[in-house]
Amino acid sequence: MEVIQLHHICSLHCSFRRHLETQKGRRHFGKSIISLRAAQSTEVLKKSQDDRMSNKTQLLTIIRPDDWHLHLRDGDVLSSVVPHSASTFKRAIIMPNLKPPVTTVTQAVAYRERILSVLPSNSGFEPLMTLYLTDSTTTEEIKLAKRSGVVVAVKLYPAGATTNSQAGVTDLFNKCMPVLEEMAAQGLPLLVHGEVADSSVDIFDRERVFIETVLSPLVKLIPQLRIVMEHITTKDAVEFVESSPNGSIAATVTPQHLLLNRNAIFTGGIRPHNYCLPVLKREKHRQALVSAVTSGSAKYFLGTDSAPHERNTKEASCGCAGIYSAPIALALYARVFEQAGALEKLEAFASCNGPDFYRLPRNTSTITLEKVSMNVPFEYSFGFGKVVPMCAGETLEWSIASSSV
Ligand SMILES: NC(=O)N[C@@H](CC(=O)O)C(=O)O
Ligand SMILES: [Zn+2]
Ligand SMILES: [Zn+2]
Repeated sequence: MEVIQLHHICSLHCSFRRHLETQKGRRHFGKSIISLRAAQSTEVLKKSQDDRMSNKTQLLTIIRPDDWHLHLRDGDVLSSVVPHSASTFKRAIIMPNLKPPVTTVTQAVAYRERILSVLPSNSGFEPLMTLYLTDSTTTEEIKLAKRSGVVVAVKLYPAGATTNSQAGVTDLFNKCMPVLEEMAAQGLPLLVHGEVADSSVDIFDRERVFIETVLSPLVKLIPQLRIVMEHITTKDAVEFVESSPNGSIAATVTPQHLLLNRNAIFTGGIRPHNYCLPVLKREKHRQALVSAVTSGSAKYFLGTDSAPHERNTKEASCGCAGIYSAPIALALYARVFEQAGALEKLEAFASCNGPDFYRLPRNTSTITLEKVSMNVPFEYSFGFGKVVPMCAGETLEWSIASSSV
């Protein structure tokens, strides 16, 4: 059996130890082995069967990844979706855009307890909580957040920009500066949904305009504030991140923005399950994102933005924004890195850059992917309704073989 191990030796220099184990012994693997391109699904199925019979399935072992941008919702939805994230990820940054939003430490602590109460037994999954920034968040709440040890970041939703953002910030520079200064002082990062909510700005330009009118001035006013640009979608965002000092601005990138361009919303008809915010962009932007995450830069890390919406609320005259990817996300990221011939960079993106930016330890457990095809269900039937995942009905090249807690 061929095994590709991509363990980081957790040193300052983050050096890789890469081995290919075969039944005959160890040898270094060549690029040809890890850059095999995805074949058509039937071929993949046949290939994986053949490989299994000849005992040559590729295995890829990495440090257990974390999801640095996740929506778990609450109530019935929570208990349905938590196992999907917990089976792949060790930790996740839990988004606070509930109804009502998680605006206080007390609410965040209670929400964390509800998440823990629905974890599968023997799960080592750790929810990392966030506060939802509003015009009336106080500096006292920020101090409490830091002291709690439960809240690790504060999330900015410009009011009206996305799902459940109605209670978000209406005027960052006039309403939130003392709070942002306190966050910088306390070392609490600001996570941003980086789009202006101004309906007069073209929807495809809202990220770029947010960078120009909000982010650029903000980093000049409070350079010590660490910021994560969540779910970046454009070359403009990559250029902004690249131009920032290391450790100050980072970005999460979703599987959909790495694999799909805006044509995917309109292939043969309207595709509501490919609709999320920020909306998918042109191919040149997708390519810039792939180059950024596979470059080896420590500024980018995994954040699925997995966002469950019940099927009927997406297949509607005014469908919700959000794509559900939790159960297949790691396989999708593996596809991105493999197609770019950069599988050896997946581990840093999925498992190292995030904790390093958040100043948290890297995980000590591992997960093993195998090059065995996986059929994505057409939908998940949960107690509260059906959810259609990203790539529903498609076949992916990688699946999860095993993980350690
Ligand atoms: N990404 C989305 O399209 N939707 C997210 C909200 C968000 O992350 O903007 C959701 O909560 O459904
Ligand atoms: Zn968002
Ligand atoms: Zn989100």
